[in-house]
Amino acid sequence: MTIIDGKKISSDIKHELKTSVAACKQQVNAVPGLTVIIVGEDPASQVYVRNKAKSCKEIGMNSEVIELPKEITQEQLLSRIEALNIDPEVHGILVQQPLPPHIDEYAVTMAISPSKDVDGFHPENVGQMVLGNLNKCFLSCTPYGILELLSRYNIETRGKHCVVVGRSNIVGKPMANLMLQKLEATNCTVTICHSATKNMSELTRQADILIVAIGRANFITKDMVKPGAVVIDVGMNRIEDASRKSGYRLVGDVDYNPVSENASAITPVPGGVGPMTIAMLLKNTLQSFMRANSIEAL
Ligand SMILES: Nc1nc(=O)c2c([nH]1)NC[C@@H]1CN(c3ccc(C(=O)N[C@@H](CCC(=O)O)C(=O)O)cc3)C=[N+]21
Repeated sequence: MTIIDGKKISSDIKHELKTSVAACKQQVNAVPGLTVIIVGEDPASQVYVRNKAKSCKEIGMNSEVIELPKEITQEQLLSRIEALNIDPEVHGILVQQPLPPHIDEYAVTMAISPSKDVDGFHPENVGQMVLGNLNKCFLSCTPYGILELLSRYNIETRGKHCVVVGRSNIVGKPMANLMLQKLEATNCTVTICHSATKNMSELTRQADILIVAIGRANFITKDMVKPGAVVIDVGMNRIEDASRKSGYRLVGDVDYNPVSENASAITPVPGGVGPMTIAMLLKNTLQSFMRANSIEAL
């Protein structure tokens, strides 16, 4: 059984990116810049945002965090985004979700220039991804990170049955779409399961590759997993744990210990998919910079 070490792979990718950023600097005397906007004071979001900024600095990219009060109007937020859209030093714009209820997430997604949408959430990027024009879009960071894990662990995917559990716009839908594309780490037969799926375990048990992103702690139990399956856990659930200083611990959507007895490979939480999301965000920001500066290759 292989434990898929997302932390290690993300660190490898960050080292590669650091070299690329230095090469960019040599060529055009500038470095990529990522701006993250966070609205309000959700402590979990603040942790992610700080991690993103720290990772940027590690690889020599510029990063700016804009903290806005939760009372900000949608109009004010959109005008901040418009200013970033035309700022030549900003190559990536990320507005941390979730947003307060009075702000329409769709309006915010639409406001970000597709050429700086390093989350890959804008319909132009989603559409190009669906069409398979992967050189014309930004891939959503979590699915992109999962492709990287499958590829760097040399996991055979061609012709395999991939079952995706979850249909969110940011993970389930793009993930399923990518897995059926004609790529090295994809080319699967794909099934998508969700809350209205009947007899879900009958379907998950057929999976050679099982990717789970539903946000329910320990939802996937051992009996739902075929012996030998590759299990990718996108879940990030905080559950109470009085023995921890923080009072909580992070668990995935997969009941890790029992399921790992069936799996041939599995991602842990933490240390699996999460760190890859950040690595691919940085990779997208570098990509944006290279397109803006007409750098073909490094
Ligand atoms: N516009 C937008 N884009 C996002 O990409 C986005 C977002 N909003 N809102 C929140 C989610 C969540 N997300 C994570 C990224 C990394 C870890 C990560 O690095 N996790 C570590 C552990 C972190 C911990 O210990 O809390 C791990 O799994 O090992 C987790 C979660 C990005 N998100």
